[in-house]
Amino acid sequence: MWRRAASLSSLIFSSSQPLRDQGAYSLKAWKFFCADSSKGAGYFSKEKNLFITFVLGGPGSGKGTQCAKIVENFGYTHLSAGELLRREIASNSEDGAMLLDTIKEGKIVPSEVTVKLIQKEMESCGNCKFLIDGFPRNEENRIAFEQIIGAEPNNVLFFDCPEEEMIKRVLSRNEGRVDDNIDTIRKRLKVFAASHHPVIEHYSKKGKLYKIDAIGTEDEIFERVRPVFAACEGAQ
Ligand SMILES: Nc1ncnc2c1ncn2[C@@H]1O[C@H](COP(=O)(O)OP(=O)(O)O)[C@@H](O)[C@H]1O
Ligand SMILES: Nc1ccn([C@H]2C[C@H](O)[C@@H](COP(=O)(O)OP(=O)(O)O)O2)c(=O)n1
Ligand SMILES: [Mg+2]
Repeated sequence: MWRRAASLSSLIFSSSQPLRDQGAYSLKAWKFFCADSSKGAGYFSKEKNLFITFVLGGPGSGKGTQCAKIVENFGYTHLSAGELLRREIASNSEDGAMLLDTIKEGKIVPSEVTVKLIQKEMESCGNCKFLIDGFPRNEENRIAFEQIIGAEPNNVLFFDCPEEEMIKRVLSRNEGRVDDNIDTIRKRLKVFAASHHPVIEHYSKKGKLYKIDAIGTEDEIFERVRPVFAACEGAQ
């Protein structure tokens, strides 16, 4: 465990906190909770019962791609904030038109809407290990999560990718998304540049941030991600 922590130090942004403090306690509590299926509603608001990783990075930085690999290798439940919003739009909900307009304009949806969708998924999920992808995108998102869910992430991954590469990837994503066009991506990159630093800084100061170089093949990048999760498994 301690040897692993040392080898991970290069991934951590100005972190002085030992890896043990970044999740081992919560993971122990998670094992206890998962063995005790009699716990009632609202369990998710008790931070010690959850193991949460936020997955951050600009549009096209590879968050979704790497989350799929983490799920496959480490058994997490993947909650993509963008995907939950797209599902909400597709379900013809009351908020649908506002959400679609916000996403087309490359802006961030009001935090309460997004956090409520995440909350619903967390409440209905039997697993306690969550990857929350594309969230929090700004300080408002971060604070709303803490207030509504009553929990903080154990770890935060940040995929660091140059803008030109993000543009190239988004424009060749080919998933039929309304925001995968050059106008929207330029707006999204401006919003990203203006809003992600305080969030990253916040988690960096708490020693929870792992900055991952997002350039390389998908497999090469996963080899940079793997030690973060392998260390958590090792702590069990
Ligand atoms: N390392 C990589 N190199 C090249 N293309 C990639 C890489 N990782 C992901 N992609 C592709 O780039 C696009 C954006 O990836 P995605 O995982 O959807 O990013 P995000 O969720 O951060 O927007 C997808 O088409 C994906 O297949
Ligand atoms: N926390 C979030 C996450 C996504 N959204 C909205 C705005 C984003 O541009 C879209 C798409 O998000 P998504 O995470 O799927 O996008 P990328 O995978 O980064 O390309 O959803 C949001 O408003 N708030
Ligand atoms: Mg994505």
